[in-house]
Amino acid sequence: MDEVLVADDLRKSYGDTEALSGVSLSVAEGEVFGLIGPNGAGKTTLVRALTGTTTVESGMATILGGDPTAVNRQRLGLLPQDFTPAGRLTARELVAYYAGLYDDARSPDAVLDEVGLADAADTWYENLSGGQQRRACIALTLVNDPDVLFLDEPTTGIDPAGRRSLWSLVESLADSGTTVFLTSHSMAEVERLADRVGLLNEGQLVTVGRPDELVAEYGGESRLVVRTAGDADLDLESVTLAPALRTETTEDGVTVYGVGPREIGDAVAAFDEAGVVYESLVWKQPGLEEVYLSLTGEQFEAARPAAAAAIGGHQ
Ligand SMILES: Nc1ncnc2c1ncn2[C@@H]1O[C@H](COP(=O)(O)OP(=O)(O)OP(=O)(O)O)[C@@H](O)[C@H]1O
Repeated sequence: MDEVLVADDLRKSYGDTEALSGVSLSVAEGEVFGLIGPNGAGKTTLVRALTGTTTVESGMATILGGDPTAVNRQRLGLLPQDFTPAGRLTARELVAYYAGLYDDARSPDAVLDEVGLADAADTWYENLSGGQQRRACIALTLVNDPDVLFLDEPTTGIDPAGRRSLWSLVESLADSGTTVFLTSHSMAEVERLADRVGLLNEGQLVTVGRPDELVAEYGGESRLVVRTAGDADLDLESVTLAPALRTETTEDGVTVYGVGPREIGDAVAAFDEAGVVYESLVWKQPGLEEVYLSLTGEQFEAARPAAAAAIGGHQ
C-alpha cells in the first residue's frame, strides 16, 4: 500500500521549546491514523509540518509522495482545532463559497446532508449551535472530496448521537480510500476510528500501534472498582480474594486489579461475605485511556490512590 504521509526525523523548535524532537511515522493510503498526546505535545506542529504550513529545522516530510509545500491543495482537507468562518453566511452559502475555491467540488447540499445539516442549510453560521457549527466546518473540509483529510478535534461540542454519525462518516470516507489523520483528546473517538495510534509526548512519538496492541501492551489489567464512600473502616483483611489479585486502596474505596471477566462474581462475593458496604461496583477493561495515562505519566485526580496495599489475597 502506498505511503501517503511520511515524517522522517522531524525537528522543530520555537525558541527554547522543542515542539518536535525527531518524529518519524508513515501513514498508508486509506488508513485512519490517530494522534494523541497532552496539550503542548507537538501535535499541531506535526500536522503543520505534514501540510507544509510550517518549516522544520531538520528531517523530511512528504505528503502524497511530494514536498508538503508543493502538494496540490485540491487533494487535501484540513479541519483546524479553532476555525471560525464568516458568521453571516448560511451553512449552504458557506459550503458553496468553499466549493467555489476548487476546480472540482461536490454539491453543497450533498455535503451538508452528509454531516447532518440539511435542515439547517439556510441558517446563518452564527446562529447554528456549537455542535452544528462544528459540523459545518467539517462540511467545508469535505467539499473538495479530499484524498487526505486532517481532522483536529473534529467532534468537540457535538452531541453523542451526532458524534457517532460523524464517526460513521469518517469510517466510510476511509473505506472509500481517503487517508485520515485524526488528532483528538477523545480516547473513545480514537479507539473507535483509528487503525493505528501514535502517542506524542514532549515532541517525541512515544509509541505507535494498533489500538488493541497498545492496550494489550500498556493498558494494564482489568479491574474491579469498589466504591465504599463512608465506610472508613473498610477491613481488606477480611475480604478473601483470589491470591493472584492485587488491591489498591483509594480515597473512596478499593480497586482490585487482575479481575478477569470470569472472576467478577467471586470477587464481588468476597466483598459481600466480608460484609463490606459498597455504593457501587464497576468492572473496567483497560482501553486507550489507560495506555495514554500510563505512557504520559498523567493521572486523573480521582484515580490517585490514597494508599496502596498489595495484599495478594489471603493465604
Ligand atoms: N507559533 C508558536 N510560537 C511559539 N511556540 C509555539 C508555537 N506553536 C507552538 N508552540 C509551542 O510548541 C509546543 C507544541 O505546541 P503544539 O501546538 O504543537 O502542541 P499540541 O500538541 O497541538 O497542543 P494542544 O493539544 O494543546 O493543541 C508548545 O509548547 C507550544 O507552546
